[in-house]
Amino acid sequence: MQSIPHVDMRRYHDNFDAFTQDVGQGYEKYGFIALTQHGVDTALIERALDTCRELFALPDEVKKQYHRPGEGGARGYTPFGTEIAKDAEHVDLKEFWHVGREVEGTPAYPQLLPNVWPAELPKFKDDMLAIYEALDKLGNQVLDALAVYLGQPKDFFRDKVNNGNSILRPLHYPPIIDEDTPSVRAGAHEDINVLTLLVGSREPGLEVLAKDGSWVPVTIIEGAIICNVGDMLQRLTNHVLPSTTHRVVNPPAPYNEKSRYSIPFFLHFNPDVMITPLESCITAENPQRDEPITADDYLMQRLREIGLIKD
Ligand SMILES: O=C(O)CCC(=O)C(=O)O
Ligand SMILES: [Fe+2]
Repeated sequence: MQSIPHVDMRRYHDNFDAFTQDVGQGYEKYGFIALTQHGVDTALIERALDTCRELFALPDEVKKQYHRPGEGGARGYTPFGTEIAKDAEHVDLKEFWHVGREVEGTPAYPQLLPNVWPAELPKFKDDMLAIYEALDKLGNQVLDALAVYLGQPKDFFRDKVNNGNSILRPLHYPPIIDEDTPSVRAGAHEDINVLTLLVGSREPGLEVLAKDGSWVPVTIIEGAIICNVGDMLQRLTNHVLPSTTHRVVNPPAPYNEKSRYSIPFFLHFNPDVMITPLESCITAENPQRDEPITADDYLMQRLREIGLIKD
């Protein structure tokens, strides 16, 4: 594995069948693809990244006012040193802000909590909601292709994610002050959700675990959006599509003195969707791996494991 396959998003419109194969085969092999020609405005992405720099540059006392510990980090700010990768010994070297689906009126599900916005940076709301919407739309198009690849109707996922508790997570990895730290920027983990779309980082560090056990740096052409399979899609497809382990390593000097910023979008199922392995993915060679579970129960179980919910 050299790096992850690139898929041209224009084929969604021009040659959907070919697009379906590109996406499905890329995921079956690697669990990760990079989307090019995706139609998400570069200026929008750049603006969002610049706004994130301004957000995380706010004083710690200001940011901490927006921390909601009782909500499992579901909305607002989560300070440096909170999240820990499943089964890891040391916390990650990152701080982040969670933006959820913006709902007018009564939400379809109680999990769709109101967003938390920083009064000190009014443009944050508009910039984050614009990128949230663009990535949600793009993710739905990738799911259209996956549905067909998996032998389902093209719109199979649409009504299963339309009110999902999908989360945009602007992330900041500060400069590494203690070079001997046992922590890494993001410890090896799999994403919990259905699909992750990742915009950003201008700085290196993201690596994926190849099937031969080696760590492969993710190198993509500029402007491409990384899109990977999460655990919920792995469960639904009876592990035919793998949720690939990845991490963000601490860079060597002098890059360790620089911050790193990225913005993943975690696309989720609606909370009451039952994640039952698809019949088309169960065979004699690949018998059913997991029991059915609702998206919300599964999420709660996993948030406990990564330290965002304490009980
Ligand atoms: O910052 C990155 O490039 C990846 C972040 C990530 O994997 C995550 O937050 O789940
Ligand atoms: Fe991740």
